Parts: sequence; C-alpha cells; structure tokens
Amino acid sequence: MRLRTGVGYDVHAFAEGRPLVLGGVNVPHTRGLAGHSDADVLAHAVADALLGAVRGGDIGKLFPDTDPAYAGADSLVLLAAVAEKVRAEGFAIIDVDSVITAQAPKLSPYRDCMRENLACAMGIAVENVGVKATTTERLGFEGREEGISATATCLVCRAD
Ligand SMILES: Nc1ccn([C@@H]2O[C@H](COP(=O)(O)O)[C@@H](O)[C@H]2O)c(=O)n1
Ligand SMILES: C[C@@]1(CO)OP(=O)(O)OP(=O)(O)OC[C@H]1O
Repeated sequence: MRLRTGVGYDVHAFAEGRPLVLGGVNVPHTRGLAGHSDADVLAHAVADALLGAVRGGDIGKLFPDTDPAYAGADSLVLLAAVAEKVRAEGFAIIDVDSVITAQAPKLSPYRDCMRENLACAMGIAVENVGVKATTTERLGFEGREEGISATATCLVCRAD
C-alpha cells in the first residue's frame, strides 16, 4: 500500500466588486477576492494538496491564468478535474483537512456547506473533509484584511 501526503497553500487579495467565494460558498461580505478564476482560495489550496500528493504539478500548470478558458472559472470544477487526475494515477483520496486564514468575515456559519461542496467535487464523503478558520489577531496581510490565505493537506493511497 502506497500512502502519500500533499500540502497546498494559496493567497488571493481582496478586490472591490467581486463576490467572495470560499469552498464554493458565496459568503456575504463587502468585497471578494481578485483572480483569473472565481478566486476560491480554499478550493485552490485543496487542489494543490492533491496535486502535490500525486506529483502532478500545481493548478497554475494545469489551468494557466493566461488561458481565457479559465476566466471566471468555477474552482470546484477545477478541483473535480484534479480529483479525476488523482484517480487516473490509481490513487484514492482518503482525507483532506484545511484552514482558511481570514480576519473577516466570520466563516464558521459556512464551514459545513464548504465541506459538502469540496467533498462533492472530489467525490469523497463529507466526514473526510475538514475546514477550519482562523484570524491572525490582526497581524500580517490577512490581519490587515488585504487578502485571505488557505492551507490544505491530504492523504491519498494506492494499492501497490
Ligand atoms: N474568519 C474567521 C476566523 C475565525 N473564525 C472562528 O473563530 C475562532 C477563533 O478565531 P481566532 O483566530 O481568534 O483563534 C476560530 O476557531 C473559528 O472558529 C471564523 O469563524 N471566521
Ligand atoms: C486558478 C487559476 C486558473 O487560471 O486562476 P486564479 O484564480 O488566478 O488562481 P491562482 O491561485 O492565482 O492561480 C491558479 C490559476 O491557474
């Protein structure tokens, strides 16, 4: 049995006039995140964790931000494509955990919906997906509310 772990990290800056999409949830807020896609920083971190585990590069390599095909893309669709790539390599996704670092808005009311969305996109059970949120006690770029970061880990396995 081959076990692999992966880690993913992403950052997006706040921008006026954009929706805030986190784990596929449209979170009510005064601003959203800038990006070529829907800028779902959580979905991107999870996708990069999966790609790391199968040595598959990163989402920038798979879905270049110079490609108009990904302009405004739903990042859950990108995550689903990454999960398919993981399975094509013969790996099953065992577990995913993540943390969103955001001073605001309050994210705990949306946590379970994000878990459901991510699990559905990856084709795994919701109990195998963790989402947490933390502030930085106003320290750093997240604390100054300049942007949001997300970190994710995963465990995958292949029967060889
Ligand atoms: N954007 C956020 C940040 C945090 N939370 C929740 O608040 C708890 C306390 O956060 P600290 O940064 O003060 O440790 C945290 O454990 C989360 O449950 C949140 O909902 N949204
Ligand atoms: C997701 C992609 C898709 O074009 O665009 P962005 O939303 O800009 O996200 P980022 O994490 O900066 O880079 C990955 C990109 O490939």
